[in-house]
Amino acid sequence: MAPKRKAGAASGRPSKRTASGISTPVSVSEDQDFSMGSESDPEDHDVTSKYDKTVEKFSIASSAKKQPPREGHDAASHLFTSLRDLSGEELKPDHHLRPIWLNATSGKVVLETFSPSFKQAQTFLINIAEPQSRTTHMHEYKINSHSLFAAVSVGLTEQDIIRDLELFSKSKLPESIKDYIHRNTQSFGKVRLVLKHNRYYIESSDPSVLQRLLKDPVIAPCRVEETDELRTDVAPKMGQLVISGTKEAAGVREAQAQVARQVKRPEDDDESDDEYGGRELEQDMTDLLRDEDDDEEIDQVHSFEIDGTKIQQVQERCNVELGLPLTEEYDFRNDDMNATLDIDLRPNVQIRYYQEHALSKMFGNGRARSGIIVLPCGAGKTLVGITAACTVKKSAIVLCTSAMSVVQWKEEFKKWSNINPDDIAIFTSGEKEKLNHKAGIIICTYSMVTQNTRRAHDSQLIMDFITSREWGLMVLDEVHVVPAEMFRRVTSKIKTHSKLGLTATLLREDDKIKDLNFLIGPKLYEANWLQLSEEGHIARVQCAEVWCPMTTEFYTEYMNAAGNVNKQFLLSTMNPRKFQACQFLINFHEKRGDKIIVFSDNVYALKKYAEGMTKPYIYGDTSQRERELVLANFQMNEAVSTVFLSEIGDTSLDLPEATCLIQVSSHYGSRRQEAQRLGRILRAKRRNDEGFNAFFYSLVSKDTNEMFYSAKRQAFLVDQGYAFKVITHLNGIDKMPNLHFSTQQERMSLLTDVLLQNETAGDVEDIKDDLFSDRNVARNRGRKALVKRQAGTLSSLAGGESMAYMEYARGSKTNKELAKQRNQFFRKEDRAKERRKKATASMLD
Ligand SMILES: Nc1ncnc2c1ncn2[C@@H]1O[C@H](COP(=O)(O)OP(=O)(O)OP(=O)(O)O)[C@@H](O)[C@H]1O
Repeated sequence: MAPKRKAGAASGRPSKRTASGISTPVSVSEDQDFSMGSESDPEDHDVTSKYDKTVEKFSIASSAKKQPPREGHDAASHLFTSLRDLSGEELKPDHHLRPIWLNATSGKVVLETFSPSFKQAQTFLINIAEPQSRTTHMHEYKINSHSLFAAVSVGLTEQDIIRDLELFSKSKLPESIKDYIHRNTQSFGKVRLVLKHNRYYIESSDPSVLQRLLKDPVIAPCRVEETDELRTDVAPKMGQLVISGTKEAAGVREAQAQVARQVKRPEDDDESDDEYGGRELEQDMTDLLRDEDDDEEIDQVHSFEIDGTKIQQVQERCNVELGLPLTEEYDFRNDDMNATLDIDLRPNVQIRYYQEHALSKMFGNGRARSGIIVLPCGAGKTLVGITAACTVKKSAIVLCTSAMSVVQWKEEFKKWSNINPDDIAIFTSGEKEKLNHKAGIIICTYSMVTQNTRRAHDSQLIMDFITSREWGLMVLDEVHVVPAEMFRRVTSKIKTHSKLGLTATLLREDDKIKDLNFLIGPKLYEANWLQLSEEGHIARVQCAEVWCPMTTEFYTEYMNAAGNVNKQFLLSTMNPRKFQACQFLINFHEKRGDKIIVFSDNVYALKKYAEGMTKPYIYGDTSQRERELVLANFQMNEAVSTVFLSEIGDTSLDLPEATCLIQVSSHYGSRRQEAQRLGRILRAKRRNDEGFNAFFYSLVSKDTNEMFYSAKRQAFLVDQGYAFKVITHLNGIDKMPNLHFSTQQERMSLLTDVLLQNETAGDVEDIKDDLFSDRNVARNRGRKALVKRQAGTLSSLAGGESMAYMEYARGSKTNKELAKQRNQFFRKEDRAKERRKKATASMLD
């Protein structure tokens, strides 16, 4: 079995992943190179070390028993003693039927995927715990206060959670876990943030909670009313589980049938009469699958009004500091104030079961809950957003990261729904459309609505329209890349009843992701990548890390450059053996009929590789026309099977022809970049061909820092169940004709060229990982940098977008001046570009 890789264990000892996804230590001699990455890593998922680390952070109860490793045993086996589970509790007699191991100290839950009740347990766990790792045989989840908040916000009660955990757990649920669940659920769902008649209210059925809030020094000044009295209204009755936008769609029936087919009762082969006997288990499983239709009717609700401009202060105070999260639910079916939008899914639309499932988390009680839905790249987040709009049937605002994305959303709305095209407007720097009817959909870029500077007249009119009215739904696309500060501006300016965040990787290296919890809402659903690929919704991918030994001369220089990160980076990227591996793999996959994308973050390397192999390449400076030409050829010309891309191609590139990725240089340890790059081949057109596999290779120079970063980068994908095969030798490479750098002279000449490069040649391309294409963004973000480069989406490479690469100079005052400066810059570059263009065009002929 190929080893699954990740950074070294926090203990400082190297580790490797087994098929079960549990890390076990390996000896240094067995896996020597892993020791490079063995420094303490906060993201490490090594089971044993993480238990130790989380003891202080996550103390369900200090009384929880913790088993010390037994002498003479490895670090993990004591966790799996025959009669006890991770919590130290005795196993139930029918534990083999129950799929969950629980650790009472850390909140970690290990789920066996081979258990007969795996599917039911997975459905339950996704609601109450954060998935940490989902490999073939074992899943790891973690119960924490956020996940319990999400559970309560999708309608589960403390009793539901405890009962079902008890049901699936191999041992009796420790009291400490019950206490923890009790403590963390009792305050959830107690207070709600409600928008009524364009004004915000804090609402609760328990007036004492509101009185407590009104004594809080942060919240009290946010109240707008003079009187001390609370408002009291009759509480609305909660509805049934219905996704009205989908109820007519054939896909819903299919999805329900599919879910029903998947749900199998655990084998009733254990007739024991104890309290967890087989029959009772079956009964409990049946209960588990019940509709959430037993919501209690609430007689009265109490509320007080708060200042709309201080919403975030109140949210942050309640969610983060008071542990009393504000839930946001929109009773859209009883909203008579806002006009109804005539929109439904087209009758032939088939919603996939996981899309349906995700939406049921949002609309499970007949209201629209705000929160985030996480689906892998290419799994169909757009349709989820559209179905949400069809369900709410009120005006909706969709926020995207680029102008091209805005256009794509508009097209998708027209494709999947029956909306009158006049009821969709787009608002970007290039297009400013108005809504003509009372209700409609407006799609815009984040940058357009968050711009702080003076706007053009037409733009200001639209902005006034957006901010002066109530919206039923706000869809926030790609929530993981948008800075939290931008969300703050969006959510404070636009009054919306519900928010839906969409993303593929709820990952940020800057640790800002937790802000999304109160700015948007809890994570409502996260799909299982491996499961979707097994089902053919996204492509199956073989991932491999190819270890390329450094040539002696390159390694000597690498060691001499200790402390000079850029130089070392360039030497390891330009390692001739890596170049050869890349050449070999391209040759191999082109012969198989694959279409290949080669990624290099470093522009010097990108050009050297691509020009050396006479392949087309695109990076930030490539002109729009040239991009179009290269991509069109890649898609349609059989003679062009490989394209080299810089970091600019990481996201939103929609090239379903691509079936193979090769990564020669990348952005240090970014897990998100790795996942996004993988996303480029997940939507491969050929994914449902029999036996089809896409390929993802990371070329790594052996015994260099690249090995450490590579392991870190893979952590997210390993946690999604992807196995990275390590290839130490490419069979047949030695016999390959025309292999570059096969003579000492060629290698020395390359080395001389690399050493002659100045420091900055070792930089990764300076393109920020946001995708904003409106020029306003640069100004919005301040002018700290003298020159700021900014990427457009790769979809912009396809030609629809006016901007993909811009430069802004500090101190420039007007757009005109900016344009002039850009023009001057580009004029200087023109001649050089013209030469490049001719070379590429002649190559493509
Ligand atoms: N239920 C469905 N039935 C048929 N096709 C679907 C369905 N859902 C999504 N698709 C198709 O899957 C493809 C990917 O969808 P979409 O672009 O929404 O993915 P995504 O999750 O937004 O991906 P990315 O994160 O890469 O942008 C599209 O071609 C879309 O039409």
